[in-house]
Amino acid sequence: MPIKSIRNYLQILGTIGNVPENTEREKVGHGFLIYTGALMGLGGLLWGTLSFFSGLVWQSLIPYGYTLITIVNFSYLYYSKKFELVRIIQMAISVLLPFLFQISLGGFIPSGAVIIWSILSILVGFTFQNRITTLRWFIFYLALIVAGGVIDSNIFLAGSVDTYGLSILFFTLNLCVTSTIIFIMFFYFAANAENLKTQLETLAHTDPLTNISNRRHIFEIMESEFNRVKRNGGTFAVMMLDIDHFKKINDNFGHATGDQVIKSFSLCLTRNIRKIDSVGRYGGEEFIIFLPDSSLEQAHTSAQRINSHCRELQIATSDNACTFTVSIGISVFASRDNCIDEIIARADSALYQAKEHGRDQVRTSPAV
Ligand SMILES: Nc1nc2c(ncn2[C@@H]2O[C@H](COP(=O)(O)OP(=O)(O)OP(=O)(O)O)[C@@H](O)[C@H]2O)c(=O)[nH]1
Repeated sequence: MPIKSIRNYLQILGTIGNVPENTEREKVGHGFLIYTGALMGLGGLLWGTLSFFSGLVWQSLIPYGYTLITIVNFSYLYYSKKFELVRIIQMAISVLLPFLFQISLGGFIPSGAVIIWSILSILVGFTFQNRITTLRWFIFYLALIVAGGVIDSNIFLAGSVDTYGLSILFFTLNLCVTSTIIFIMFFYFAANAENLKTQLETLAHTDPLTNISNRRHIFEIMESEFNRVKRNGGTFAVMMLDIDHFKKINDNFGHATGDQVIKSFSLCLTRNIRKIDSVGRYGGEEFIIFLPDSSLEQAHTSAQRINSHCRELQIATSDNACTFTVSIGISVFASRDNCIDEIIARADSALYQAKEHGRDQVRTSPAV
C-alpha cells in the first residue's frame, strides 16, 4: 500500500467520531481516544496471535476479543457519531485489560485484581470534568473493587488469604474506605473545575465595561436563532444602535465620562427590552439588539422608546451634565436570507441612513 494512502487512512481514523459542532479541544480528545484505542486493538491482535501459536489457544481469545470489541465500537462510532457511549465502552475494556492479561498468562498474585483496578480507576479520576462523571465512575469503581476481592479470594486464590499480611477481605474493605475518601476529594476537584469553567465561559461571553454580551456572544445567539427560524419558520428583528457624535463626548468631557455614557446607554437598553430580547455590545459605541418574534413595526415602536429614553439621560460630570442621542437602524428576517450577516448588514445600512438624515432617529430597512 503506498505511503500516501496509509497517511489518508490514518487521517480518516483520527476524525471518525467528529461532528462539525465539536470544539477543537473535543476533536483532539476524540482523535486521542481513537488512536490509543486502535493501537491497543493492534496490540491485542499481536498478543492473541503470539498466545495462539505458543499453544495458549483459549487464552488468545481474550486479546482477540478485545480487538473485536474495539473494531465494533469504532464502527458504531463511525455510523452513529455517539462519542460518549463509545468512550465509556473503550475506557471500561481498557481498565479490564491488565486483569485479563494476568488471566491469559495463567497466573495471579494475591489481590492482583483489586490492586490493578484500584490503581487504574484512581488514575482515571484525574480526567474527571464534572461531579456526575465522578459519581458514576466511583460507583463503577466500588463494584470493581468488590468484584476483584470476590474473584481473588474465591476463584483464583482459593485457600490463599494473605496479601502483605492482610486477609483479602480486610484488604478489600480497607481499599473501599480509603478510595471513598480519595473520591470525595475528586468530587470537590470536579466541582471546582465546573465553577472555573462557568466563570471562564461568562468571561468569554461578557463585555467587561458594560457586563452585557460581547460581539462574539451576541453573534452566536443571533446565528443560532437565525438557523432555528430558517428551519421552523417565524420571524425576528435586528436593531443596530450607535451613540451620536461620541467622539465629541470623549473630546469634551474626557474618556472616563465617555465610558460612563456607554454604561448608562447599555443600562438603558437592558431596561427597555423584553426578557426574550438579547442585547450586545457590537463594538466601541455601537450596540445590537436581537428581538425574536418581532415585526418591523413592533421593533420600530421599541426603538423609538429607547431613542426617547436615551435623550432624557444625564451623565454627571465635574462641570455640567452630559447628554447624548442615538441613531437606530432596524431590519427583519426575510425567507430569502442565507445567513444572519445579511440581516445585520441591512440594519447597518438603515443605521447609516439615520446618521445621514441628521442622527437622533430610527430608520428601518424593509425585508428584501
Ligand atoms: N470612552 C470610550 N470611547 C470609546 C470606546 N470605544 C470606542 N470609543 C471611541 O468612540 C469614538 C467613535 O467615533 P466615531 O466612530 O467617529 O463616531 P462618532 O463620533 O460617534 O460619530 P457618528 O457615529 O458619526 O455619530 C472614537 O473616538 C473611539 O475612540 C470606549 O470603550 N470608551
